[in-house]
Amino acid sequence: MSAYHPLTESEAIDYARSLPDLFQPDSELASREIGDGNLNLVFHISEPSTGKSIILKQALPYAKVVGESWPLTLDRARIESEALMIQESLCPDLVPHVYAYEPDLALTVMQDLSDHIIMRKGLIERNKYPLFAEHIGTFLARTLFYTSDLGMNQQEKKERVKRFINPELCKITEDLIFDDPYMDSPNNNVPPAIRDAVAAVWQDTGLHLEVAILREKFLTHAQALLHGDLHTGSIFIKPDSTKVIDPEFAYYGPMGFDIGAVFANLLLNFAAQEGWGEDEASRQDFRSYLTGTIRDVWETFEREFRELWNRHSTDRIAKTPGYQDWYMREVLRDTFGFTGSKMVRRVHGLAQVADINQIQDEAAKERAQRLALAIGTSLIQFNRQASSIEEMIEFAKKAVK
Ligand SMILES: Nc1ncnc2c1ncn2[C@@H]1O[C@H](COP(=O)(O)OP(=O)(O)O)[C@@H](O)[C@H]1O
Ligand SMILES: CSC[C@H]1O[C@H](OP(=O)(O)O)[C@H](O)[C@@H]1O
Repeated sequence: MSAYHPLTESEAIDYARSLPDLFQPDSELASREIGDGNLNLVFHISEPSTGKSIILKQALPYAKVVGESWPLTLDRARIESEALMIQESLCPDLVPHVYAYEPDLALTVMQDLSDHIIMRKGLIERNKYPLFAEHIGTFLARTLFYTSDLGMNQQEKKERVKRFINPELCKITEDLIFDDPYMDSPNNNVPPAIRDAVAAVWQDTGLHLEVAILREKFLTHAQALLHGDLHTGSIFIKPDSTKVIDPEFAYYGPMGFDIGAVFANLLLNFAAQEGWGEDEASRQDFRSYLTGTIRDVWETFEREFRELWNRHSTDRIAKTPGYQDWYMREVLRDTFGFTGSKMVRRVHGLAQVADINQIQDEAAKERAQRLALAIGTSLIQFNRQASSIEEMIEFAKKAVK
């Protein structure tokens, strides 16, 4: 099966059979296409007689959410499989294992994580995950430190930057996060009930200045190898395990973009509580869990990143007193700005979030959308003044009052 074409469920079985050492020869295999994301096909292949299973993820030559009118490079499958392998080398328990990558079919063969749940769904069900903060804080500290100029040979890093030039996927982000939400673009899906608040975003030139500065960082600051799309739909979770999936947007960019993606999606769920709690006390309880998680993620990230720096950095000039504190403060500030940008795009941009959109009560949904927009825009406005993660939590709490 050499020439590229999108696989059918039965062709996915034929391909799985051709893989060495995974399934018994001639045993029965079952195949289901389970992709629910915006871009790719995902086949679940199982062998009922042994209980073994794998995932085949295949890139389509266009964006599935829009259709063939939006062509998209198949090279993103290479980016995704290489990023997963680098992440596994740095955080073995926190990503799925990649068994194989088939460039001709733009196909990645990986560990089946069906015993986990997509975190966005888990949060909508109002599950709490006490180990998540430690797991994702560690993932962020290790992947961002060891792929940056602080944690790897600076010449090898430049080679890495070359392999992860990801122009088409970055362009999606540049348009959908840093441009469309700030104008009346045909790509937006503006909820009619909040058109007044969205129009205010389109007219706010002070906000646009901050977005322009953040976009410039996204375009030019090749600080570390990012996951590039680290929302709660890209995280599989169960009480004792966290696995990050779907790094096809990986590229060298500013660290705060990945950290901000995690915080934005926790805060979108925070806003969505308007439509999910049975009463005010339970809403408040879940919101405290979410803001506590933001605090714990940042504290884990910062502590582990500083430890790695102190233990492993061989760079003389990076040891200059004051430099580490300056660096961490800049990462925090970027995190505020990117958290805000990633919230705003999910309220009235092309691709939105189930946390808010699945709210049945229209008045509650509108309150959630307005809240998300208010928190997101305040974080963008404030980003260059931020000095502590507590300020982010305060913005969220104040917006509810
Ligand atoms: N390793 C995996 N194990 C089990 N299910 C998976 C795995 N990877 C993806 N999936 C399923 O496929 C869906 C889409 O995968 P994702 O990588 O997010 O695709 P896309 O890039 O199209 O967004 C996930 O929400 C999940 O349900
Ligand atoms: C036209 S792509 C829109 C949106 O979808 C991606 O998410 P995912 O692959 O997880 O579904 C990414 O967030 C893009 O911005």
